[in-house]
Amino acid sequence: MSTLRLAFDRAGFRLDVDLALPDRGITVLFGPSGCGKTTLLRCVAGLERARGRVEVTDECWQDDAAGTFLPAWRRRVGYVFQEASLFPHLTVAGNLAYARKRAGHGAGAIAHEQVVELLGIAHLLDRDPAGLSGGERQRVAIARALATHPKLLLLDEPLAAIDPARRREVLPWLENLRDALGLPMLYVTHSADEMARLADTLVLMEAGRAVASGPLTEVLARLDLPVARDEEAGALLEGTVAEQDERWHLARVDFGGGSLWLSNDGLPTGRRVRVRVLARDVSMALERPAPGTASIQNVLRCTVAGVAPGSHPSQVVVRLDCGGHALLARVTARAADQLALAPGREAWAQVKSVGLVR
Ligand SMILES: Nc1ncnc2c1ncn2[C@@H]1O[C@H](COP(=O)(O)OP(=O)(O)OP(=O)(O)O)[C@@H](O)[C@H]1O
Repeated sequence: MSTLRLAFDRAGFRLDVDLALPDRGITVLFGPSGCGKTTLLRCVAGLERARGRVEVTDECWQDDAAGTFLPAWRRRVGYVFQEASLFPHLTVAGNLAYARKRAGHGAGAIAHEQVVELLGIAHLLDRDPAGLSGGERQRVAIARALATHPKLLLLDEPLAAIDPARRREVLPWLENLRDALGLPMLYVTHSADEMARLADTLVLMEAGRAVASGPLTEVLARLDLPVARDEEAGALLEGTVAEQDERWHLARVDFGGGSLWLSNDGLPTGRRVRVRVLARDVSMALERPAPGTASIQNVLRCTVAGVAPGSHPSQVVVRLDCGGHALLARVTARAADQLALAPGREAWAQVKSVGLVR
């Protein structure tokens, strides 16, 4: 576990967070502009003098109670910004060598070859930064941050300056890193797509505070948060491709609480996938439609776990428990009343559409 207990004041703004984050995986910081995401990263890196305590895996970087405050240069943190600031007079290899030299050869260094391979930049090593595409530049910037053998990687909207059409190309490289290195990453983004695809842990921030934090699937399915009333509200499910229907170009994903069919563009059987089910694509029924009587292909047995107001008085958002997995459904308040949807009620969720996240 890492502990980030930080308070920081500047004119008109106060950051006040107390987070316990897992040592593995990607923690996404998500929230509106100005809520303090960058400030939080800067405090963790020691670039701002916040009050509190920062403990990253087994290292204590700050503990006011003990009078400990490691300056930024002594914190083993890799920082990747929106715009990669590579040295223009050095090649890609030169940039990486410079970072390695500055970091020295401490314990836990990630091998240069491994970083180059994980980010797919071997063919770029002799190039000058000026000739790289935005995505390539960011991959090099991440490699450079890793060359300092950090305990924690901070990424502040690393894809925001890349042409939107090409952002998705960088995501698999980030997933490679997450899976291969087990290095904790704190990742700031405004993009719901990036969040859904990358986050293991989600921290929702608002006005300097963390209003929710926890495993991504749990936070997204909470009814007490504004995200549940968002137009794009929905649950994420992780499962395994279990069957292909080649005739109809569909794949079946089993997720423990049941299975869902989705459009198949070549997903191999056995692949672990993450799918998104938007609340607006889920309707409710008290009985299972007889086979061949409804167009909906995905029908799941579930129990109502909670009901909360929607974004309009005519609507409610229903949280469903589906074999221990959460789903959200957005239905009219009248339908919820007619079906007596209340905690404990057994029902069927009819899922109109399932989106593949990864
Ligand atoms: N150098 C600075 N001087 C004064 N105020 C600042 C400075 N940097 C940020 N702020 C203010 O501190 C608050 C938090 O800013 P911060 O950049 O941390 O938010 P953010 O969530 O990262 O925003 P964004 O998503 O737009 O990058 C905002 O009110 C911002 O205007």
